[in-house]
Amino acid sequence: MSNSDTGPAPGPVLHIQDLNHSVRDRALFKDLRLTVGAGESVAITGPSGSGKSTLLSSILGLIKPHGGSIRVAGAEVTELRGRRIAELRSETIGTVFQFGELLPELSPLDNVALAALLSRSDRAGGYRRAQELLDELRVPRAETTEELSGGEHQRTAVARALINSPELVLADEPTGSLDPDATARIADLLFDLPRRRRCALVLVTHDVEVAARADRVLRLEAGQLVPVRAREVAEA
Ligand SMILES: Nc1ncnc2c1ncn2[C@@H]1O[C@H](COP(=O)(O)OP(=O)(O)OP(=O)(O)O)[C@@H](O)[C@H]1O
Repeated sequence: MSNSDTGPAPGPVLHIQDLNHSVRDRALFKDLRLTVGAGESVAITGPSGSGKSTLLSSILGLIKPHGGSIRVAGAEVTELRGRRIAELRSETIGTVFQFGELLPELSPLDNVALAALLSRSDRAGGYRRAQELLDELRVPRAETTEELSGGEHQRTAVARALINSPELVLADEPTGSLDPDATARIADLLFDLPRRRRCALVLVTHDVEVAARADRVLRLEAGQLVPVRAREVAEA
């Protein structure tokens, strides 16, 4: 769990061991393993229905896998309950999904500041940091997020993911609803995060050009994460 008093926990940010999970008698994960360190990016590809989103949900503690261990910043996600898993999600993990999952009737500023306030930040400090992040990510001021372009919307989602300085950022098809220009800009932004903020990034995508920008590309097949070589990414 994030701990601003003592700094990040030693060891990998994400450490998954022997993960097993089945859906409707189909094994999605078979002794799956994954280790991601601070400052590292990993792209996960794989056929539709192979379990990529389920893997992210498991890391977030939204799904309880049938077996195995998932440690985020040293905390065993599979054993956390109630308030403790909510705290881990809000303080240690930032998420960016395909449609940003913002509250459409709120302004970009309110959307981002809300994530800080839910993590017990003081109101003035939360709003100040939210505006700084939105300025840094060049999101224009707006009454509601419905007024934003697709790219601006996703940059707001990235700002919201970053507001609590997470150690781990999970992105699920973050460019899936964007045109090629906006895709390239959001990919720039996301792959810059591990370098600039020393967080770990795990990004699920079908876009081979986006995936190829990660430090490592892994393909979820037959229940395990298999390394993909650079040439295979380009040819996929
Ligand atoms: N809540 C659920 N109840 C039952 N089955 C589910 C549930 N969520 C997902 N599944 C099934 O689990 C399998 C994996 O789904 P998941 O969404 O993780 O795949 P994915 O690799 O992310 O697919 P895509 O690339 O299409 O998004 C699918 O067969 C799906 O139908």
